[in-house]
Amino acid sequence: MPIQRTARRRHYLMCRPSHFTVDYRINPWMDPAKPTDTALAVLQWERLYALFQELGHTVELVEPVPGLPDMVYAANGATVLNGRVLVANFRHAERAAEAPAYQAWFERNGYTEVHAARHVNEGEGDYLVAGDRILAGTGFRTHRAAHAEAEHVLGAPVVSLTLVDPRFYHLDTALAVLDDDEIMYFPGAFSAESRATLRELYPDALIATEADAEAFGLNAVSDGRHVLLSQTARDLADRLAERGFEPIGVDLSELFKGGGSVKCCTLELRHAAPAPGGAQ
Ligand SMILES: NC(=[NH2+])NCCC[C@H](N)C(=O)O
Repeated sequence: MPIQRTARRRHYLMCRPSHFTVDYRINPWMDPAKPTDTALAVLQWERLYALFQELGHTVELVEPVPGLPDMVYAANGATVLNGRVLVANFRHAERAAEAPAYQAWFERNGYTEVHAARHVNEGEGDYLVAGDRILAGTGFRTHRAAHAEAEHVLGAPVVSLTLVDPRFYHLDTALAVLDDDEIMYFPGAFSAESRATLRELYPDALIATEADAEAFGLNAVSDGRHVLLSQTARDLADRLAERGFEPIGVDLSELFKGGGSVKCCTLELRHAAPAPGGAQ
């Protein structure tokens, strides 16, 4: 009998892909010569947006900015833990203007601890909160030196992991947090040293196949019970079900053309614990 999983209500930030297209190439999945269909991207994204709400989660929206086609990948905008916000500082000039747009959203929405980052970091693309720790990627986007800044600003210990395969340029394309102490990942995306670290920290992790990793199955969002992931990652969905999770396949084929899927579109807002007796 698989374990009974319980979902925890989440609070997310998303950005409608109203201006989505692929007109530059900053990862191997992007091909500006290949046509994109913005209306279809919006339709597929709307389904994901509705799904989160059907599952009882709250989703906030940040206004998409014309000329920033990658802004739909909201996970990259910041990392939020205990109400503290570490804003992204993008590696590529094409995305640089997204950082102030995300920063402004947090400032307008009552976040009092909003930090502009000194070091290059791409938000939850490379920082995944797993229980009390932050798993932090480096190698392609987020600089190694940024990890200490994240630890300091967000107030949680960071475990640095090195990515080595350009197809998996952000940590969230190679690893997903399923629950506070449970993860799934594709070992081939990591350096030998980082593979050893992951084996030691998570001996029971779900190991994904290369095919499912390539289908962006690891770019998934879990609420502790439901796992939303690319519908083409079939084997991964079966393995999740065996472990008592409820996999929910999502079709984001248009956003795949920019090099992202479910997790890339979803930034988790982790609030500070409410004051005793205070309202949440
Ligand atoms: N969290 C993610 N992995 N986001 C995907 C970002 C995709 C975007 N085109 C980039 O290369 O920056």
